[in-house]
Amino acid sequence: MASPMSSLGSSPIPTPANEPVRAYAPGSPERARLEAELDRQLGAQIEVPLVINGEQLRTGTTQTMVMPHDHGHVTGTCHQAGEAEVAKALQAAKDAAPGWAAMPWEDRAAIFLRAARLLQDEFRDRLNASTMLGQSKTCHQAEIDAACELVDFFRFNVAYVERMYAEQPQSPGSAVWNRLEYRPLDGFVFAVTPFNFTSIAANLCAAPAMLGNTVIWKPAPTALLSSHYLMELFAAAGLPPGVINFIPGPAAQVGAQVMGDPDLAGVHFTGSTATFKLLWKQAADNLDRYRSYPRIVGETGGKDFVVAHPSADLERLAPALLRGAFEYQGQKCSAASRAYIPESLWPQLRERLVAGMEAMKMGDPRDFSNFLGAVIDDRAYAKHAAAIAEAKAAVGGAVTEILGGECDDAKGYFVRPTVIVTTDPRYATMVEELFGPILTVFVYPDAEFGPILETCDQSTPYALTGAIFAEDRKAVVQAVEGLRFAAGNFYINDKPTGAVVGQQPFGGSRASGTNDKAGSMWNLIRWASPRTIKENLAAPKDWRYPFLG
Ligand SMILES: NC(=O)c1ccc[n+]([C@@H]2O[C@H](COP(=O)([O-])OP(=O)(O)OC[C@H]3O[C@@H](n4cnc5c(N)ncnc54)[C@H](O)[C@@H]3O)[C@@H](O)[C@H]2O)c1
Ligand SMILES: N[C@@H](CCC=O)C(=O)O
Repeated sequence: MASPMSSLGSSPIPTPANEPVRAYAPGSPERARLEAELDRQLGAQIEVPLVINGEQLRTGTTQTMVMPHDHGHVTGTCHQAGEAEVAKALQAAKDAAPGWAAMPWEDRAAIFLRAARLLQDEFRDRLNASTMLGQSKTCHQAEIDAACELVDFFRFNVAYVERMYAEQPQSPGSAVWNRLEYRPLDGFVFAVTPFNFTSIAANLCAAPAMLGNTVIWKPAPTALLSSHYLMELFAAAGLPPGVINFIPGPAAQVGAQVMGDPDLAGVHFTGSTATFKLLWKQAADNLDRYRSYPRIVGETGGKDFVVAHPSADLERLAPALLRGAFEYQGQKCSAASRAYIPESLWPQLRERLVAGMEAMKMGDPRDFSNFLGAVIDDRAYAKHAAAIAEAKAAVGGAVTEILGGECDDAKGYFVRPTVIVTTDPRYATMVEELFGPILTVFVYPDAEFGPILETCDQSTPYALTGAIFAEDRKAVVQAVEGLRFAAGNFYINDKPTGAVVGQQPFGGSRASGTNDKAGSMWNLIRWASPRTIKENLAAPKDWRYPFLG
């Protein structure tokens, strides 16, 4: 496939394939290696520096890093950027831009393919362990995120960029040669990243960088351990200084300074809807200062649903709800958090949910028999505990019963898997995002499948993920049609989580984001500013039209 700016001829990118998920079975060598790395990081007391223009910087103003499942255990400290460091990072991104943009595509691609390869090998345990300790993921949840999804993001995105670059206009006849030059944006990109996926944090920086952009990265304050190892991975892969500048710091202050810079050319965000709207408003307020219109790409909150039809297969519905709602403590933007269940299925489903929830062990992810860890921090814990307390107070009113519901923050921020059963399809936890292990169920009369699809579509502002469970194909068709705009990722007889790069491009619309589909060409297109070049190989020598005689 042809590539622009090539100094090496035309060399196809190696064909990507999804990274196999390791099992970490008891006694396996991979488990022993991961356990050793967990022990190493636990005793390390790391000091995380800023990284600006490839140089580590320590400001002396630090944030303490703790583990959600053992908040008394400090894993280290992280230096915080102030105004001067943000200014320095902005300058570094601008200074590095021309050299990075001029680097031949094959060489940029090779850096990210090298990052993928390093992550498959020596960096895998480092990233998995830091994600387990810092973000309280089990080994499986860390593996599918920090290792597999990130390897996939690197390898598939490089292949998508190659396809995108190959997309060229026609040049009919022999007199013209038309070309599209895929320039980077005219300025830097601001990557603002969430706590819940290490792979998303890396990809929000790497995707614009692949296209030749330089990046300012503000990481989440609750994912600093893994963010630090990501910076080490980028450096080990040979990313030149200044391409990704790492500036942890106070969000509002760092955000306002970066958003006010005239050279801001793009925002690559994943996080809450509220923060994204704030960034968008800041962009609007600064519009007259900017040299160009910044590309604003954001994947945000959700109120992801499962609708079951009376024909649904209970054997598959129950595990889908248990895993879809409670894996990683419900802290996936895709997690099922509301379910519409026909009354004929509810008694049996309830039994299965109770059995599953009670069997789910919760605790420190270093104990590999745990299915769940803790929620991310005290704020999240307080929010979930308050929602459960309110629901308990509503029993006998809009709430019929609560399954689970125990909370305990003595050692870690632990919230047991909880199901709230409501008689009101617009009850608070049916419509508002909680981002925790809380599923709200509305039980509907079997005959009201049509109206329930409408309620599902209309009752929240979000449209991220959703699922229909039905064996009756007509019901599937009805749901696919009726819920067309209710979810950007729609699942038939499957849980609404677990999108795989290269298979289910991810993103939602309405209040859930700009739906630019992470891990696909659609996202990458946002980071290029194409220039059309027409070359006339036989320009006319006479200005007169032939018909003028
Ligand atoms: N749609 C998706 O693909 C997707 C994926 C993951 C997470 N999410 C969403 O993310 C949210 C959870 O993540 P979170 O708690 O990290 O979200 P958050 O909005 O609290 O934080 C996200 C990032 O924004 C930063 N931030 C906060 N205020 C800011 C400001 N004023 N200026 C600049 N930056 C600011 C934070 O420090 C963090 O780096 C949930 O709503 C979840 O649905 C969505
Ligand atoms: N891509 C992930 C969700 C990412 C958001 O947190 C999934 O499909 O479960």
